[in-house]
Amino acid sequence: MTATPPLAPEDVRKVACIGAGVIGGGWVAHFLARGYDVTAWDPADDAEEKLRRLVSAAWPALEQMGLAEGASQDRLTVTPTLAEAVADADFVQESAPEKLELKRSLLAELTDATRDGVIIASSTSGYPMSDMHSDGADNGRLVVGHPFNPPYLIPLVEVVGGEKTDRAAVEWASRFYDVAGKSVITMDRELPGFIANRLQEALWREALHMVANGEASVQDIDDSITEGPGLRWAFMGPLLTFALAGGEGGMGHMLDHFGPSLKSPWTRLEAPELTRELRDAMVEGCEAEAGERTYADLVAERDQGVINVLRATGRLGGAE
Ligand SMILES: NC(=O)C1=CN([C@@H]2O[C@H](COP(=O)(O)OP(=O)(O)OC[C@H]3O[C@@H](n4cnc5c(N)ncnc54)[C@H](O)[C@@H]3O)[C@@H](O)[C@H]2O)C=CC1
Ligand SMILES: C[N+](C)(C)CC(=O)CC(=O)[O-]
Repeated sequence: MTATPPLAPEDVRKVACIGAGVIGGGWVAHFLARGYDVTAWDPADDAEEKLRRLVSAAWPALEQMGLAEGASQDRLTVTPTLAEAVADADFVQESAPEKLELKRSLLAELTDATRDGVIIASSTSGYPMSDMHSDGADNGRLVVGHPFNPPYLIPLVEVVGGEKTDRAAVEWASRFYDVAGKSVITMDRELPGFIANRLQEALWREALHMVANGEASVQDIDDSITEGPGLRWAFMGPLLTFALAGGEGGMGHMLDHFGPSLKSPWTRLEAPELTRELRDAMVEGCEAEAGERTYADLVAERDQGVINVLRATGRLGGAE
């Protein structure tokens, strides 16, 4: 079926968030801060309490970023059923657990429970949309809208459709996210992991190999990024920064000079076995790195760090 959303992206007022954990809750905070009415549904017994706690912890950061006119935490309604959450929604963001079968049946249920044409986006971290389509669902209006944690601060969202998604639905979703204050990359084809997670996964695999082999500690690996390339990546991507590594000769000289080293055995991109030992080493390393800081302390530290970077790089007003 052709997706014909009832409203233009600019006219959306009501957003429904299905699944209200780390990411669903982050989306709720983002949409509230942008002045939308938000309904949320999550089957967990303590979901509402956790969600309201997440939103109120995020609010100081959102106030610093600048709230939209009329934005208020009071515009959040947590409903007892999925059907009530989405009945009047102009847009739906699904953020349920990363389990393929669950996503497939939930997305199909959402196409039944929403008004005709309403666009439904999945926050999936890596499933191609085509794998989440199902027989009998109104697949034309299902898209991936992959956010980054926390969605209320990190601007990027990757948008891509599947084989049965209407191109118009992808375009509508991209425009909607843009209006809602996100920075959008619209992909014209499916790629497992999309763009950013494909890159992050390469880094992640190498880090796991180094921890598994006792070659570097969790702390050293994190410092190697925050004290090194991470400082550049906040404002200039890894490719352009590497072009500068070629001096005035740019990427051409960089490739002629360092290209052959790509064949050297620096990487072991095959994923390591996630053994209990490796799991424990990662957990212990992160706990040691966190020290006395609680989860809430780390969230506040991260949020302030992102705001500082956005401000320092002129993306929040104020700094050049
Ligand atoms: N955690 C992260 O850094 C990121 C996660 N994502 C994606 O966001 C989605 C959600 O992940 P998280 O928020 O991290 O997980 P989470 O575990 O924090 O939250 C999942 C929530 O879904 C709820 N839930 C369980 N069954 C459900 C159902 N049938 N329908 C609706 N909700 C249900 C749970 O009660 C829980 O509150 C996943 O698809 C994940 O890949 C995307 C970007 C980043
Ligand atoms: C860990 N993760 C793969 C779920 C992360 C993401 O999908 C994006 C992010 O926030 O880095």
